[in-house]
Amino acid sequence: MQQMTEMLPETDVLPGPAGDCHQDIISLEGVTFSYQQQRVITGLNLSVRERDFIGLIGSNGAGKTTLLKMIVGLLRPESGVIRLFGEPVGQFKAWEKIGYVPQKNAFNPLFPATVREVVLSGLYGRNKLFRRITKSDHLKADDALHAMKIEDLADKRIGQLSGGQQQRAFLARALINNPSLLILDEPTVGIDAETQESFFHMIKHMHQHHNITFLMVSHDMEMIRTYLGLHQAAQSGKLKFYKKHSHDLQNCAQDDLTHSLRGLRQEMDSREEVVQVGDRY
Ligand SMILES: Nc1ncnc2c1ncn2[C@@H]1O[C@H](COP(=O)(O)OP(=O)(O)OP(=O)(O)O)[C@@H](O)[C@H]1O
Repeated sequence: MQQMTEMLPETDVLPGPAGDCHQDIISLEGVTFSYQQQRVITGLNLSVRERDFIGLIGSNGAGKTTLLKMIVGLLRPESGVIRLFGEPVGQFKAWEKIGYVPQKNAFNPLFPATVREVVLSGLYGRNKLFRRITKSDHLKADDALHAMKIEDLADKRIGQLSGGQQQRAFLARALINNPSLLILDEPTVGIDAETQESFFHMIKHMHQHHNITFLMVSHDMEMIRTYLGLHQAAQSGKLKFYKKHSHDLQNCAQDDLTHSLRGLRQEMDSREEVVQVGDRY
């Protein structure tokens, strides 16, 4: 495969198209971060617009997870500003707008949570750990489970699922709040090639047909470039950014287009290609 560094422009900014009416979902201005004496990210500028799909690639230790942790407010930059949906991350409260799928975790088969409980936990948010689960919560979980075609696994222990099924459960958990932004941290590590392809097919569909912005860390350059069709790369230090805007939904006049879990569920149901992909799990 061609060396990616040869292709990357000397910039660390990902501007939106001229005249783009879509809002900034994530913006970083001059963000620098160090662990003790080790500088990991230096003066990073980044603009992720509504309906962008950003692929983030970098060698081990490049700072990918550190960047995601800063974006979701778990780490504070040494300098610079991070905004989510236009608000400084320290003041941001609408966390339900953001779905997060972590790196694959190997669950002990005896881990006590069921798939439904894992999916419902996506509703709890940062300050609502002990909220009562209502009937409407269960309906949202039903929609998320159905959209990911794992409703038949709802009562199984998460640790007893295959890697691909677990990833679907985590995607359902991330989707239960109807997020505007999905952040995926190497979502297919340790998953076989066929299941990876199904997973990417599903998120590609979600990006093309629904108003969801993606930021995804991946090691899979082939998937990023050929399959997802990301391009217009930029680079900052060892971090490399690939990008695509969702053209299906580019017309701003269509901004009221269905953006709901139920809409996604219906759309998934009506598309044979996606049904076939689901059947492969
Ligand atoms: N909590 C920590 N304390 C000190 N150094 C850390 C800490 N977490 C990460 N680092 C260091 O910061 C650098 C970036 O780490 P990070 O986890 O962000 O990289 P990454 O690009 O996600 O790597 P990988 O592909 O291996 O997951 C590495 O050199 C790592 O050793």
